[in-house]
Amino acid sequence: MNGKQAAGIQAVQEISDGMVVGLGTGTTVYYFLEALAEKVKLGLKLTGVATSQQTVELARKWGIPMKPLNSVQSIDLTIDGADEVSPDLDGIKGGGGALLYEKLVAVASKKRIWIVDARKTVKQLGAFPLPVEVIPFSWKQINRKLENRGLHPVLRTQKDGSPFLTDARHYILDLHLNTIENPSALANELDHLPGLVEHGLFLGMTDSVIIGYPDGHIERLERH
Ligand SMILES: O=C(CO)[C@H](O)[C@H](O)COP(=O)(O)O
Repeated sequence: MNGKQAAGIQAVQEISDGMVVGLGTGTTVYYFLEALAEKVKLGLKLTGVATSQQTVELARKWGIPMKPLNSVQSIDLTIDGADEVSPDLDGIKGGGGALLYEKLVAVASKKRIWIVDARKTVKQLGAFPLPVEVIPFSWKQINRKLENRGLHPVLRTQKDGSPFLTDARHYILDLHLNTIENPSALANELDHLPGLVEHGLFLGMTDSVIIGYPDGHIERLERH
């Protein structure tokens, strides 16, 4: 057992028959999907909405029924991971590159829960590089603007040095900030940069966080 596994397994308790469930992305969500698939085998009925191709493939392999976001009216509950979580339950997401679809699924969800291991909880956001998803056509222009703003962008690349491509075929610039003094001001600024499709600041976008510890126990934080 590790913290990610403890959180992932715990989150399955939240799923009941007939729900439309947003399925996040990443190594913590992997454990959630694995445990969810066991329940599906035992007869649990649900419709999953995946946030990435990686999750589509896992869900298919494990027999979790799925529909695309456009084929559901709304999502009852989304279970997703996070890269950093602050005490007021704001977060950075997108370490796995799925931030755009994760945000679209999050805003379509009536309830959202993040599952993280204890290392993801921080006093202040920003030590984890903040991903921003950009249009390849103008990525150098955007990169220059972000550099000029002192936001230290670095193009995310694959092992062979070519740019990492998101499921929507965009690039990612990771902003190396160390700390983010004012997350909502930064989010607002990034929201208004043409060609910057989405950023990994998820502010006020989860209702609860399940934190898993290496000894298998969990802690739960709620937005009040
Ligand atoms: O935002 C994400 C992917 O875009 C993930 O939720 C985040 O990176 C956490 O991943 P992991 O559970 O593997 O640590």
